Amino acid sequence: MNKITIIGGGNLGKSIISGLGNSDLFEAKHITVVDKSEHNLTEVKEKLGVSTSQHIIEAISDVKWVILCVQPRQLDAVLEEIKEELIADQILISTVTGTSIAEINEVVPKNKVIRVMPNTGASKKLSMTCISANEDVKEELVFVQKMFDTIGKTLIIEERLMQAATVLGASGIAFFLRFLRAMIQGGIQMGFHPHEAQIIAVQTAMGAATLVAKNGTHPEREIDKVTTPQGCTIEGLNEMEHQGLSSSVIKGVMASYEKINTIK
Ligand SMILES: NC(=O)C1=CN([C@@H]2O[C@H](COP(=O)(O)OP(=O)(O)OC[C@H]3O[C@@H](n4cnc5c(N)ncnc54)[C@H](O)[C@@H]3O)[C@@H](O)[C@H]2O)C=CC1
Ligand SMILES: O=C(O)[C@@H]1CCC=N1
Repeated sequence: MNKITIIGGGNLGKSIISGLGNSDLFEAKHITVVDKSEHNLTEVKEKLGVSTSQHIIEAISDVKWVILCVQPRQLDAVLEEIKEELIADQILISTVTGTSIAEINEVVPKNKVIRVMPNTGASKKLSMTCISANEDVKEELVFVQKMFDTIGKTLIIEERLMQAATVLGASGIAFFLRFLRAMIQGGIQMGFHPHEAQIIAVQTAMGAATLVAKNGTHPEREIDKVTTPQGCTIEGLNEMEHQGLSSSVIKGVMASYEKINTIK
């Protein structure tokens, strides 16, 4: 019987739980969410049918897997609270941005730690989850990958790339959504009602991503199929580039990357 406890039922915690709660690996009743916020606990209990607790020690006592899903500045307090209670074969799965496996192992040296970087797409089983672990964590890594495979796509990466994975895959949700919002705003200016503009822009974004995902092509190849010579698409694309679209996206990604290296 697989049992898992998630410490932190906030934005990401809820997304992971709603994906995992419907998977074959865990029954909802064997997932426990710990949070300081009663509001969060009531929400996950009512919506997702998982067990909840405000007491970390009690909640981790008989589980093999513990997901750490708190903000970086909240992690030290959580590790301090659990370090004497953890037994050696309990596995920590950390989603915490900017904190390395070695830093966690400094506080809890007996426990294996696997770092994961999912995104909020997890709630719709569309997460992109990058995973890394030390060389000696093989069997557990297989299970954790299987766990996150149930809520989207996974990729095992070197830990040195975890910050980049966070920017591209986790913050990336926000970056794509800001572009989507701009498309919707453009649609409204051309005359659509906001809800119509949203339907069109969202479906078009899904079409664009799916073309690249299913065809395995480079985006520019799919762009070529849309751009009629002297047509309206190339006019729009070139104006976006004159205004710095690619440059501003790359600069934004790099600003995010610079920031992430200062977090903690
Ligand atoms: N939100 C996102 O899209 C992503 C977040 N992350 C990372 O995941 C972690 C969690 O992020 P969010 O869910 O966005 O944060 P959040 O602030 O929404 O959730 C954190 C939760 O932890 C709870 N908490 C804090 N200290 C606690 C304690 N001592 N005991 C019990 N509960 C406690 C808080 O009440 C809160 O509900 C962060 O490290 C973040 O950087 C990673 C990828 C994506
Ligand atoms: O904004 C943040 O710092 C976290 C990491 C990725 C998503 N949220």
